[in-house]
Amino acid sequence: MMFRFSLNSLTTRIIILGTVLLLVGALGRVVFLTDYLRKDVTELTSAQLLTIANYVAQDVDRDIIVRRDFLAHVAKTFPLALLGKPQALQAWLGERHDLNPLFSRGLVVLDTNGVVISDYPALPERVGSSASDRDYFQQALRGKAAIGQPILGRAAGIPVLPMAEPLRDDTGKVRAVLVGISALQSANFMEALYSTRIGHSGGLLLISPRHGLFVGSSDPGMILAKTPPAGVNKLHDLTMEGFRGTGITINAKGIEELAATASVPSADWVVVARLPTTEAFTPVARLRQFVLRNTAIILPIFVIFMILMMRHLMRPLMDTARRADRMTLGEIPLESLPVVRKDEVGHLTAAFNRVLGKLLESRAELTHIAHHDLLTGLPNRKLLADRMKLALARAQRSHGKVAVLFLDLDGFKPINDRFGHESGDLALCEVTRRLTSVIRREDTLARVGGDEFVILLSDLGAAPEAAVTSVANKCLAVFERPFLLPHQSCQLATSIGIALGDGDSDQDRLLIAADQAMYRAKEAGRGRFCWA
Ligand SMILES: Nc1nc2c(ncn2[C@@H]2O[C@H](COP(=O)(O)OP(=O)(O)OP(=O)(O)O)[C@@H](O)[C@H]2O)c(=O)[nH]1
Repeated sequence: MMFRFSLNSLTTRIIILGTVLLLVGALGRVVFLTDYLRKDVTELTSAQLLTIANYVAQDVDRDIIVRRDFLAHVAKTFPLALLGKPQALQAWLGERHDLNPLFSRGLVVLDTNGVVISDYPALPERVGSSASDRDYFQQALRGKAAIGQPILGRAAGIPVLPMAEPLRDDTGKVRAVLVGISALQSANFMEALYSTRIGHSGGLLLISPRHGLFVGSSDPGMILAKTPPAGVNKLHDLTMEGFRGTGITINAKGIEELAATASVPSADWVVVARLPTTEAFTPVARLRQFVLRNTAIILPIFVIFMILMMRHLMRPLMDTARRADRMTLGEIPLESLPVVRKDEVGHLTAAFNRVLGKLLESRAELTHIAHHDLLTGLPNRKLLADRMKLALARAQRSHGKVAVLFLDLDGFKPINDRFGHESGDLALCEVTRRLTSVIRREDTLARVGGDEFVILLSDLGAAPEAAVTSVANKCLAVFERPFLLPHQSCQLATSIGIALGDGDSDQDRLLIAADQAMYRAKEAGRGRFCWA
């Protein structure tokens, strides 16, 4: 059975339905799985980013606190008497710095006008320069320790973080300001910020919301750059307003990213850990590709499998339909089909066989009705003609004889008239029973008219006249006994015309001859037989 594409075919429809279901299932899996995994990956990655942000924030905080405490300790032990002795002051600073070199760009002492009076290590043109405009100086002059705005250092031209501590006399008056300067990208400062990697395209940012600056970044080009203005990056805006946590946002470059923020309390800074979603959701994209690629591979295999399976399942059905077609065209006889399987097709075939059985029964019944007399059940004129044809053919082969006895009842009409039609019917049935008893099984008794019967005697051997005469006499004899009808009994007789023929005889002529002989018997006085 070849597969032909036709929308009217059950096979095609089932294959289309299966294919659509497979595609819908695959797309559903892609959509729901992607959504589900995106949420999962978002949660997991956000948690990881938050952990990294917290870790880096703590590292930065620790570095700031260590430097702040060191500066406070140095300030506490600062000998004010050295303020007028620059060289001795520089040596004193050098001892402290060498002992604990936390500030990579050194220690500096400013007078109350903000002018550098000593530094260690000594940098060209640092002594004598003024820092009076710097926020850390202003704040230290007011008596408070300060973490200044990260700036591009005047001396070396690199990004630095200045931290200041007021130097007071016994009365508490600020006499000078001690400043520690750290290069933002020095080896022992904020190491976690620069050594931590987040995927291939992610990174870390250290922001000073107060100054609107990037203090540190995995991308060195961003250090000391201004943070984006409000409205560009929603999560950044929230972070600047104090939000700490995780979120998904579009950054200033238009890239969607997952981000987590953590505070650096000592400096009032924020660490941001971020990862573009294209990288974070790589497993999701790969899974989606995997499902789609798999579907593309499975689909043709599925269609081929469905075609083969449907061919296998539908074969008995198609065979049944084909054989039924041939039966209706008359190419093969009407007969039961084999029930191959015990499935729906087998059920249908069995049902078809039952319908066919009924049809054959009805046909046999119709054939019987068409060839028999309804009242007596005897062969009618049509079946008699068939039997005569066969008998004559046989006679021709065997050079034998056939005889036709044409019987017409005598005095039948009065029975009808006197006792009614039903009694007449009963009499006809009784005549049939009695005539049947006098002929051989292979002979034929037919009813050819109201009260007319024909007996066909075939395969008559030697002396056929004697045999026929014997039968005719027996026929006359069966009428000698009265016919018992309901509440009545009556007498009947018959007149018989006999025609004898052989293989060359014409069957119609034989019948006519017998019929005419029967009339002669009637004319001769009834209740007798005459030869044609
Ligand atoms: N009850 C019954 N009567 C039938 C049937 N067929 C025909 N007849 C009747 O049979 C009768 C036949 O007519 P006739 O042959 O003239 O009757 P008959 O009295 O035998 O006359 P003869 O042959 O001259 O002796 C008619 O009255 C028909 O109505 C039948 O099936 N049943």
